[in-house]
Amino acid sequence: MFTARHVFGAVQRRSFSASTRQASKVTVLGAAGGIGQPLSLLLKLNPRVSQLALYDIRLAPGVAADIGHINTKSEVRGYDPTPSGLGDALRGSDIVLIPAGVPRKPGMTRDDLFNTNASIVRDLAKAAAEHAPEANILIISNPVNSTVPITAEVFKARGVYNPKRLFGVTTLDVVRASRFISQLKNTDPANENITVVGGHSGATIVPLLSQSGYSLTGATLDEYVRRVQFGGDEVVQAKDGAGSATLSMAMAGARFAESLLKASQGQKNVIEPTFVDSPLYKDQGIEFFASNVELGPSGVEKIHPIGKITEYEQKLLDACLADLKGNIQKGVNFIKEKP
Ligand SMILES: NC(=O)c1ccc[n+]([C@@H]2O[C@H](COP(=O)([O-])OP(=O)(O)OC[C@H]3O[C@@H](n4cnc5c(N)ncnc54)[C@H](O)[C@@H]3O)[C@@H](O)[C@H]2O)c1
Ligand SMILES: O=C(O)C[C@H](O)C(=O)O
Repeated sequence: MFTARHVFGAVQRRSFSASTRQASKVTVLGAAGGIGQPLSLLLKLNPRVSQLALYDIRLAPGVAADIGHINTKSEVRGYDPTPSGLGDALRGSDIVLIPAGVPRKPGMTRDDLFNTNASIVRDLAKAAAEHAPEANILIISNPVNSTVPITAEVFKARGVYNPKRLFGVTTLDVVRASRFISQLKNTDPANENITVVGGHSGATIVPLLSQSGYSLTGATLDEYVRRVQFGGDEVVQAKDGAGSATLSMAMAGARFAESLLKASQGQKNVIEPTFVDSPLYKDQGIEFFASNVELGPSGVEKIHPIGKITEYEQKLLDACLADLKGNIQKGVNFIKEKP
């Protein structure tokens, strides 16, 4: 049987048994999509969630009716695709997850989604800035390297930007990096936690294997890094035109939301990799960067530095920074041109 126990693993299993929980409203924008539906399902299984608000331009009330029959305590509500429906879905929310937008088809890069998804994320960010300015905003819609800066600019324009509460969800890169190393080394992937930094597309995804004590070399290392950087393409090709990763992404998004809830409910040492407003490369004009981040009741508690890396990893990082700068600027320019 599929239960919260299977989804969240041993650590969370212990914390789930506590009898009291703070009320937490979680909103999913894009809840009827390939990611939105399984993500909403996993959130319904999470006892830390007390209210689940589902919004989409189609089918959200239907998904909510279905998920709402699951015998866990949280209240689930689906909202109509109207401005007031969106406002009601957002009002009072602690966490807003945004997987709204189109996915890739074979042959496309994530940046090819920019023209469609930039305006979808901009408009949802406007609504979030108005109705849930203090919520944690978790951006899943691609290209994450640009949609996160877009969201920041929207919040800044309305005077409600809090850099500690905006997150690009890069958890799937770490999930993949951990799974792929376990396949090479025949270890338990649940015990692997490979550091991945940078951004969320191709060369901007930088796994730092050396920090987990691994020293792959030659073609094995090249192939491993390539698989982590292009894991998304593996799924896009296998789905053959029907979309990109949805189920693994739902798991990764639910994991990140769970970590934020644990941290906001007082648990210490909750660390997740995420793409945030970061001081690490600001001197090079790079405002956002993914690295391990300690989460707390106010969102970002502490951004961990990169630490010691190998010469090989430094080269990957240099390539990442060059791409990332352009991706971020593209998002900022979009809001300047189409506020
Ligand atoms: N960050 C990551 O690691 C990661 C991983 C996988 C996918 N993604 C991205 O997530 C996005 C969604 O992927 P998917 O497979 O779920 O796509 P999908 O097409 O299956 O679902 C997207 C949903 O968004 C809804 N939507 C569109 N415009 C909307 C709006 N204005 N307001 C509310 N809802 C709206 C659609 O109706 C649809 O239900 C894509 O951009 C994809 O590239 C990111
Ligand atoms: O690859 C994609 O387009 C979706 C997502 O970003 C992923 O990493 O799976």
